[in-house]
Amino acid sequence: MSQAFDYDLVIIGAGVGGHGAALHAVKCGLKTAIVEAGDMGGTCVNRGCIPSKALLAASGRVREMRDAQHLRAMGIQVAGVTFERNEIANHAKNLVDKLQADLTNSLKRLGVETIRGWGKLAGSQKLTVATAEGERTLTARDIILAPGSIPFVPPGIETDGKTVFTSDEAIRLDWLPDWIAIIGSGYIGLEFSDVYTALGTEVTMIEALDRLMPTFDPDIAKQAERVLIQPRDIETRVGVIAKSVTPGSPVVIELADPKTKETVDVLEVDACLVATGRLPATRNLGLETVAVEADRRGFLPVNDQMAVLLEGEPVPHLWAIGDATGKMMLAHAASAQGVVAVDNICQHHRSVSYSSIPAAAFTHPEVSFVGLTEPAAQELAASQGFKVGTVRSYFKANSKALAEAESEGLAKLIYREDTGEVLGAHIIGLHAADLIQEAANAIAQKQSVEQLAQFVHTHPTLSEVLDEAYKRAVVHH
Ligand SMILES: Cc1cc2nc3c(=O)[nH]c(=O)nc-3n(C[C@H](O)[C@H](O)[C@H](O)COP(=O)(O)OP(=O)(O)OC[C@H]3O[C@@H](n4cnc5c(N)ncnc54)[C@H](O)[C@@H]3O)c2cc1C
Ligand SMILES: NC(=O)c1ccc[n+]([C@@H]2O[C@H](COP(=O)([O-])OP(=O)(O)OC[C@H]3O[C@@H](n4cnc5c(N)ncnc54)[C@H](O)[C@@H]3O)[C@@H](O)[C@H]2O)c1
Repeated sequence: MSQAFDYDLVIIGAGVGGHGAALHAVKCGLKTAIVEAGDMGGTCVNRGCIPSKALLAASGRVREMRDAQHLRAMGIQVAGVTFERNEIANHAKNLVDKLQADLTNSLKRLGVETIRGWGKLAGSQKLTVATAEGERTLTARDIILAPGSIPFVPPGIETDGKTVFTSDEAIRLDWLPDWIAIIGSGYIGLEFSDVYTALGTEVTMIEALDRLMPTFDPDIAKQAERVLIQPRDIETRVGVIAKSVTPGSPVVIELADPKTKETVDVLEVDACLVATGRLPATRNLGLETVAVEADRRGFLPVNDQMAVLLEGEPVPHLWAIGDATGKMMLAHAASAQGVVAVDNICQHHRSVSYSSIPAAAFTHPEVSFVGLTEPAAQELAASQGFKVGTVRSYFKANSKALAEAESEGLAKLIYREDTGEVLGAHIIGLHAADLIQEAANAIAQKQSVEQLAQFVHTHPTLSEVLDEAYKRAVVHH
């Protein structure tokens, strides 16, 4: 421990990113404190990953048990499936309480000091915390900023938290409207449309860009639309923006052309979920005391070692991780960044490699990917002078998926034709979120389709969908 500072490391923000960094800092022998103004565990534990997955798990069961045709195919009949909305909401809340307590205790057990209050930089290696007992000034050899993000509500949209709300409120499942408009077809829009339709709510999905799920690989987005949207009670409005949303009963939504801003339609619905992305929580962080400026959208500029940048150069002893860096707004990315920041603080020099960090939407069935989409791979290939290979394999040819009577879905593998190196993998189908890990590890280790095709996969398992894709790639290679 250094003598000149109160702490070796102070982390602002006890979300998944800050927590991951704190645990690693202890392993590294750093005297560490973490500063949190809101709920311990941040977005993921309290308003994000964890409660949304609990809602998806419960509502997914309802969907499955109400799917008479699917059950009949396996010789099962279930009559009169009912559910209690508030009990489903409680399942999510109880899980949040448990994980929040586990996270808080893990910090205590490891000797990380938790300081409750708003943290702000106060110059180099110095910060203040506005605690309930007054302002504290702390010095630290290194500081990690992990303030996370908050929902983005576009101008013209008014929220009241009851009829027009963001995921912060949707996660509580306070009520089930008959008809809800969901603005945005990204992760939150998709996952909540899965929850709502399973529980009997009609959905209108509004997407500003000219196709649904614009960040997914185009083939996967097409298949996702076929499986997750078309057969369900979901109407889609693509290529229009919600110009204004007025809360009330009904909620009034003015839809407009994104270019001309002219109104093209007016919807009257019972509720509206605004799922149009998230903004970095980087205001009032004291950045000016170290002359650092957030970018135009408020994200903290960082390099791959997670050092904060000032005019392109690392600011000594100042690091930033998680959603506030805008690299990949995912919980596991935030904690991976935290571990890399701490490693660099401890002189174990490392960088984050984003190309092997997977992502998933936990719909039924799930959608997952890692690495490049096909258009992005083609762009890279054109600039570097190699050819891109792609292959698909299908769940309907997989024995385990057939046994489960859930054989919709496909895996798409993208690789370099010259070296066989995997550049991207995209899966939609049963347990896609778990299946993607194998491809993520393959990308991290720069493995080729030839090497991967030699690994033996358990039979019969869903993992054979990727096995089949590797083997097809070798034939085509
Ligand atoms: C509905 C929803 C579902 C999601 N599902 C998934 C999922 O399934 N998988 C996944 O990987 N990701 C998911 N995410 C994204 C995930 O929640 C975030 O990527 C993750 O929480 C980012 O972690 P973080 O540590 O950067 O920030 P946060 O979790 O936002 O934590 C930041 C913390 O810092 C605190 N803070 C901010 N400023 C200060 C300050 N000045 N002083 C003191 N404290 C401060 C905040 O109160 C907050 O607690 C989901 C998000 C949402 C909204
Ligand atoms: N399973 C997961 O990992 C998971 C789940 C939920 C959230 N998250 C994270 O949370 C973040 C936020 O999720 P999100 O779904 O809000 O954002 P997103 O960026 O994934 O999707 C937002 C969508 O809204 C559209 N949009 C924006 N403004 C619009 C407007 N005015 N009218 C109509 N459409 C508009 C965008 O084109 C985009 O398709 C994501 O970046 C994601 O990383 C992850």
